[in-house]
Amino acid sequence: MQTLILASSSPRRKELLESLQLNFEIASSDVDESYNPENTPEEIVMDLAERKAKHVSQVHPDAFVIGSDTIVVADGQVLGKPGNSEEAVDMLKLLSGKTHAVYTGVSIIAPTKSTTFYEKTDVEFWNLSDDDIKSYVSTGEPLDKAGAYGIQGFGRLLVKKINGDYYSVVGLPLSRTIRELKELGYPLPY
Ligand SMILES: Cc1cn([C@H]2C[C@H](O)[C@@H](COP(=O)(O)OP(=O)(O)OP(=O)(O)O)O2)c(=O)[nH]c1=O
Repeated sequence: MQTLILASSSPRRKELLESLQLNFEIASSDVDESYNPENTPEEIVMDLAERKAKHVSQVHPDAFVIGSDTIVVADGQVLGKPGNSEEAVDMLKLLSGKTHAVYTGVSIIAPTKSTTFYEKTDVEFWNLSDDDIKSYVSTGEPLDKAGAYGIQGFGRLLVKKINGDYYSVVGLPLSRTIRELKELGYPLPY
């Protein structure tokens, strides 16, 4: 039996993988999430995803380990998780009425090989009034999410259009991840 480990403390990533009825374990990977600001968004998310997967793989070398990272890029600015409500308001003001890109990097380390890839999804927001932003931030939803919103929650009300993988915005591009797992030799029930 091959062990599958999700190297993440994100409840969303756990729920997404659970939706596929796979047996897996969770190992949180407390890695340094700083990055070189000169790197491209795809380099940033792939590098962080790899760091998270490697951290856990070192302790579990016989397992298949999945690490993932999500950032939002708007007007050339990289947005991670807001530190507080004020930062969340600023991020949402920046996203209002525009299209931004959500990048999710995924790294899968298998016992003898590994792969790293990213997905980019474009998300267009409605024009948001200050009141819209204030009431959304007061739900508390933005604080632990890149770009200060969750498309899977009340944040869906901010979204006018998306182009790309919805699940990648939530934190894990599911179908691509499963295809890559299969490619690496993980025994899937489907
Ligand atoms: C844009 C967006 C992000 N997010 C979340 C996904 C990620 O959990 C989070 C971005 O932070 P990450 O640093 O990618 O992940 P994390 O710190 O939550 O978990 P870990 O590093 O342990 O894997 O933002 C949503 O849940 N919905 C959204 O619509």
